[in-house]
Amino acid sequence: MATSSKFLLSRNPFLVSVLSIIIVYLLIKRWAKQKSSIRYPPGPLALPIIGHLYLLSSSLPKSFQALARRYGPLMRIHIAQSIFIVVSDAVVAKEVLKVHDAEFASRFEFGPAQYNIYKDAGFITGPYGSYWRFMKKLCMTRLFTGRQLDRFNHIREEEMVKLLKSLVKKSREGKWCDLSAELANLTNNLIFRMTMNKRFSKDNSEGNEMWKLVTELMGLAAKLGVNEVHGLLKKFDLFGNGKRLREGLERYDKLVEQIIKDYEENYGVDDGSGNEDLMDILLGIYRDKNAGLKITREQIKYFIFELFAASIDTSSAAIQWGMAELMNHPQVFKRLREEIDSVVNNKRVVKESDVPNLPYLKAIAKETLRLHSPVPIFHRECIKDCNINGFDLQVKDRVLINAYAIMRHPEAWSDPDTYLPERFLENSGGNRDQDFWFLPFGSGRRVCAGSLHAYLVMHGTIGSLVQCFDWKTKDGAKVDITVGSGFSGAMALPMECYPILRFDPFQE
Ligand code: HEM
Repeated sequence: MATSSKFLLSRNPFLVSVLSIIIVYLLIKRWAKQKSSIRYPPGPLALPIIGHLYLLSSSLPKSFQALARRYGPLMRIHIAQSIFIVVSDAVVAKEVLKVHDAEFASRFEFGPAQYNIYKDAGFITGPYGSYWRFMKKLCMTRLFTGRQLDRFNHIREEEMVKLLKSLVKKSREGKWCDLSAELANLTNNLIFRMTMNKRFSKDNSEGNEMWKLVTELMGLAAKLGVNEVHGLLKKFDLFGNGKRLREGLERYDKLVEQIIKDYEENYGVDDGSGNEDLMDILLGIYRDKNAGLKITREQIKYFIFELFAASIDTSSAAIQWGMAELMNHPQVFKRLREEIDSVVNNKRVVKESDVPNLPYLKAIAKETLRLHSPVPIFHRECIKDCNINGFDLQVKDRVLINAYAIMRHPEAWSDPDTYLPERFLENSGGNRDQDFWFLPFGSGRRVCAGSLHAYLVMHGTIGSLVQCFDWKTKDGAKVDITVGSGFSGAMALPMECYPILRFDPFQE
């Protein structure tokens, strides 16, 4: 029978064509039926080619917030050739980040993979999988635990002393400072020393070179990311940014390879510090034949790159925003200083161990992150079809969580755009860490691995800067709190101001 139908088909091209058409027709019908039964999240009318670009301003978090008021907490936005699903309230965020955490445990690749010499070695930017699971466990059980961060306490204290000494000097000379640059220098030194303390020199030349490279490469990647979003330009390296990105990564690779070689040559030599840094831990795993997973040299290098990218600008931006709001709200500044004075009484600089007794300082850190999260939007990828808030999300859907809109949502926050640290005090029902209305560090499996460190640095730095100095902007006006463009949560302009010495902790 099979032989006779084969014979029939091979002798009858007309029959073959008719059958093919019927099969294709049935397949299209089935696909169309499936498609029409999918319930997509709502969104505005998308124009050909540009999609919703005509509705977006230079600040994406703000534009999405405005659109969500019309289209709801789960909406579909077309930016040129790319489609994003945007989440804008805590109820939906909880569904994505908690109820369906496993389905959204991945991140979509955002930007120019074809120029990345470390392609497929990503952890923060990498997909959900065995490497990510291994590294996340390492972060949460060794690299950034409270115990490990305690071991780095002396680093934070030493770097704080350096910052304060430089500001005391400026103040005595009547000079202004670029506080943004001072803070970025602080957070860069901190992360460099946590990662590679053995390579730290007085001027941190390697750390500065690394940070400069990472900043330059992030900028290039962001520009290329825009091409990616526009889709049509993706294949062309019109302005040579792709080439520059690859060359920059190669320079970074050389630098970090030399550092790794030096670590390997000095393996087992006691440097007297008594403490392992993160590079020691990573190379220990690299050497360990029995480690749960074999990590590669490329993965270590890219992990350090990503760590610099994730931690330096975010932490410094958070402190900068905190200082800006304090300078613009003298009554909050005064209340914080009184709290600090009542605990340390100007006998010494405020320390991390004082923080449990400084609830207002903690509330200030949270309120700063609520209004000015350095990561106002974070992204995930759907890895399994699922239903969210009555709508269908499919594999490969790109999801953006608009933390900016969530943390300013009037349903959860009274007077949402006003800086009001009091709302986070315990007696105001202020502990909202388990609350999906407060998401500066994300939530779920991909939650930020460095939030503990970020809070330690925020508390220590803001506390000391308020205790030791009065602050005045260079032009005597209020601090300009305009936000950078695109996805950025950083301040658009550098903070140039005068530190006016009030308590000199170094005076004998
Ligand atoms: C104020 C400072 C910081 C803010 C606002 C911030 C915010 C975030 C956010 C929103 C995410 C994405 C979370 C999610 O998808 O649910 C993230 C991821 C991450 N952050 Fe931070 N971060 C900060 C500082 C740091 C620091 C200091 C470090 C390291 C020392 C760090 C390491 C990471 C890592 C490793 C991830 C990726 C986690 C993963 O994919 O599993 N962050 N951060």
